[in-house]
Amino acid sequence: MALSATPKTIHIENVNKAFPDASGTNVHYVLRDVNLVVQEGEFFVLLGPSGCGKSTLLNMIAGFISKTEGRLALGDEEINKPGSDRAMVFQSADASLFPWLTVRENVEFGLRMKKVPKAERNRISDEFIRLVGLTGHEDKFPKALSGGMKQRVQLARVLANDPAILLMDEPFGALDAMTRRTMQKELIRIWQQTNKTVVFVTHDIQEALLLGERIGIMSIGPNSRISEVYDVPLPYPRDMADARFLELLQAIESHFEE
Ligand SMILES: Nc1ncnc2c1ncn2[C@@H]1O[C@H](COP(=O)(O)OP(=O)(O)OP(=O)(O)O)[C@@H](O)[C@H]1O
Repeated sequence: MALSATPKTIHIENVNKAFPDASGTNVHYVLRDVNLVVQEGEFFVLLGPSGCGKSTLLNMIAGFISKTEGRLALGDEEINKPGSDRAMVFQSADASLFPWLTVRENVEFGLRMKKVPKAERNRISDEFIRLVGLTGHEDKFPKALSGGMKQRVQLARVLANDPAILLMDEPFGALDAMTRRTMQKELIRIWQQTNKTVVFVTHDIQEALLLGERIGIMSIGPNSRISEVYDVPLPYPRDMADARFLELLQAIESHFEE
């Protein structure tokens, strides 16, 4: 991976995030002194225990919520609002898909908003429906799809809008174990074919090791930060029985032992 900064390199420098406490009179710092650079095209995993602030950090990169202090930028551009260069993939496909639209209509939704002509919309939706393995299901409604298929639709819809950066918030967290494994493999294939930057949030160490080129370990909150970044120099698809995989698993597990 080239380490030169590009207009889509994500820069997070000394970023803090505080929320008001329940009384509303004080603030508590969820994130404190977070530093990270994610290169264009990289698959980066943010791994941490529940409540440490992973989603908060992802939402700040998305521009959905503001930082309290620090610098957050894409290349030279400060991040202070959402942009078409970033797209979020959520855990709940049900919450993100329109139940009254078919698979194709869901995938084409953003393109329709941008007034892309119908023939071009169809060409793009064909391409991404094929990429996520849903050819033949174009005219189905979300209620007729399994959880894994709905996540594929969500992914196809996001990819159809061609963002440079995919922000994925535990996207497979609600799937059964077998579907989850399939989706992990599929995501790697799709990432390799599209060259997107992926920032993927999980609290599952194995998932982090199956997916990430690098894994950022977030410390337990409050005042959570990225306490260590691991390189995972293993080829895809990753083999969970590989001695180097197990070595990294143990090393990362040690961060979360009491
Ligand atoms: N709008 C908000 N107002 C006040 N506190 C908030 C707000 N959003 C998040 N928090 C708090 O920030 C902390 C981090 O939440 P966040 O959802 O980012 O964690 P997470 O690591 O993604 O957790 P999980 O893995 O359980 O989804 C939590 O203590 C949460 O209660």
